[in-house]
Amino acid sequence: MAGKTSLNAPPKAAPAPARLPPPRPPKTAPAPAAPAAKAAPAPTAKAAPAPAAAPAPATTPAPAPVKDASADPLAAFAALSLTSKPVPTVFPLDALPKVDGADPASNVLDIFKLLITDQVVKFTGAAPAIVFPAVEAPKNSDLADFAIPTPRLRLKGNPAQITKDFVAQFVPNDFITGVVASGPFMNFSINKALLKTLVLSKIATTQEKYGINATGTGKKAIVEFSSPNIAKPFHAGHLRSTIIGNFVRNVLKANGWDTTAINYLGDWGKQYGLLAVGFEKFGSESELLRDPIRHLFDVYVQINRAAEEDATIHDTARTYFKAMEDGDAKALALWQRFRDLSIVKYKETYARLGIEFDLYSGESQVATKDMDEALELLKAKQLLQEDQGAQIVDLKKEKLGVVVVQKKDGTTLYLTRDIGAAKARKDQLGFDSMYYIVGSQQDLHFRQLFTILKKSGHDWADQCKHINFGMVLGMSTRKGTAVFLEDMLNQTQEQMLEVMKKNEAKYAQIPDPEAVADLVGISAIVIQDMSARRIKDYAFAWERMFSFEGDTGPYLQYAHARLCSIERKSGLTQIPPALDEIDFTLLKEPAVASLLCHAVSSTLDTLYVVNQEEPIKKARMLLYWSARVTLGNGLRLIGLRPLERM
Ligand SMILES: NC(=[NH2+])NCCC[C@H](N)C(=O)O
Repeated sequence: MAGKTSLNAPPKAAPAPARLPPPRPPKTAPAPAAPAAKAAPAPTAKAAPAPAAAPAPATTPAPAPVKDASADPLAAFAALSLTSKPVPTVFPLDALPKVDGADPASNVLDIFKLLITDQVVKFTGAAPAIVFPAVEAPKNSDLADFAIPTPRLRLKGNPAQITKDFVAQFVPNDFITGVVASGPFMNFSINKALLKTLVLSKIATTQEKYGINATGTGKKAIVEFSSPNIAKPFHAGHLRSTIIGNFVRNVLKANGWDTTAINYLGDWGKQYGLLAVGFEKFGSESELLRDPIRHLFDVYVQINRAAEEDATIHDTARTYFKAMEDGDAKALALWQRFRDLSIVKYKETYARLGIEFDLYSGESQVATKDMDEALELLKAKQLLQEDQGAQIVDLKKEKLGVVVVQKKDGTTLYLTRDIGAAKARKDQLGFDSMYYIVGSQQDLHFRQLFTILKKSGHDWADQCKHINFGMVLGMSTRKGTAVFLEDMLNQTQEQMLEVMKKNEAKYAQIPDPEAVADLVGISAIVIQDMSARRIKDYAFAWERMFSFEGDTGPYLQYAHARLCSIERKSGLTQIPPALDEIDFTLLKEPAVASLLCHAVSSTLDTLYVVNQEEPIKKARMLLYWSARVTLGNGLRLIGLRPLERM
């Protein structure tokens, strides 16, 4: 399977990392604080309306810049500066206001937002922490590039009037070219040509790190996901947990968090007593070694069937589980083998998805000591009550019912184990946030868990979050046999292969169609899942998710592969081309600005690289290479491996 795949782990390192040349003031140096220092605009042919970025006179406060809707800020800018090759200087980030959550060093847009914040803060006296989050990208980008709904600044006075007054004294700069008042909205326009240049330069210098930031540095998160049950089917809920959980972990990592991914297996409880009894009756050592997950499931099905006829089997199972809970070495040895062998197999399958856990934990791993301590704590807080020999906690006041935390035979429950596990994770691993990625069927369970933790006096209960999701409907395949993740992936791969074979000519060119089908098939599943609203149920649609049209996995992978092919055919020896060889003014077509995934194919059809003159070739190659890196980074964040050929 691995062999000839054209996996594209991190983007290929450029032969020579591009470096920004030293600042070249004043022509290109952004001078937001001193707008007058800017080069004078070259007169344009149709010079009627003043270009939005017209410099303010040096001394008198700037008049309200009149933003003429017909003035193309791009054209105005092209005539204004950056007319020759120079790459804009790195912006002096120190000059920007410091705001929590803003990371201008990683996010070019934050530079623009902070420059807006700066002026608004200076004029209104509102705190940067209030202003910055109020700078939003409006839904309709025709009206503004950024907007602030003035009421969000929580100022005394009439918002519309404040807006007007602000606009009247606003000073445009290289970045923020203008502002107009629209009722209580400040509508800002920004220098899009500069944005484009900065973004491309940023991508070229950060490559596979483009898009990440450091806002989570020094913080630690635990992400618990997938968490299937040994000897039971890996159902669609586990698949969603796996996909969403992996994404949550990746996003946290990309934001600088230190993460620990935990797979909390369902590997404890009376059913493992039943499984052990079943294995004595129906088990096969060789089958267990060959395919533990499947064999244990078969045994489990058989013993459940047998127990329907013979109820004493349940008593035997209960006794067996009690022996496990009491630490009986013999009872535990068998269970330990089931667990170990299953984990080996799980790891193989997760590897196919490109997922690795830092920790295989599970209900079995929760120490008796931790649960006892948790019960003691509840008792000390007078939250524990006895009910027919069982220990219960009354959560009726919280509208969460009454929950059993210890059965009358002294054994624990799912909830008890979660209470003990949470405390142990806090003590042993530590975290600032802990995420449980589990379907919304368990909403009540997690509310009960967090409430009990809180009532026990753990202030960190608020750091625990349940990320829930809806169900996947109708995931059964044509064969209807997908019980395990492995089956699901195999059948997806098979069907993807069939889709690919329909295009014979292309199929013949793919070096390792099976590996490609596996990766594209997985992309199809993951993207379908990601396109659905998280808390909503969605229907699994084989046909649609394999389509090469619309926002599907195959479509995204195809876009990536096409961009890779441009690089191969470009004839350029250095990719990305060195930044100081790029003439950014050559990237002026509207298609450049719209180059996001949707537009990849249409842009590729209009802006060629092959057979172009060298400067155009280089500028466009930088553009396409940047699109490829960005798309690849995005796919990796989602948990996919971008393909170079398909
Ligand atoms: N800490 C937790 N309870 N995590 C969720 C575990 C999910 C459980 N194994 C199930 O399949 O339903």
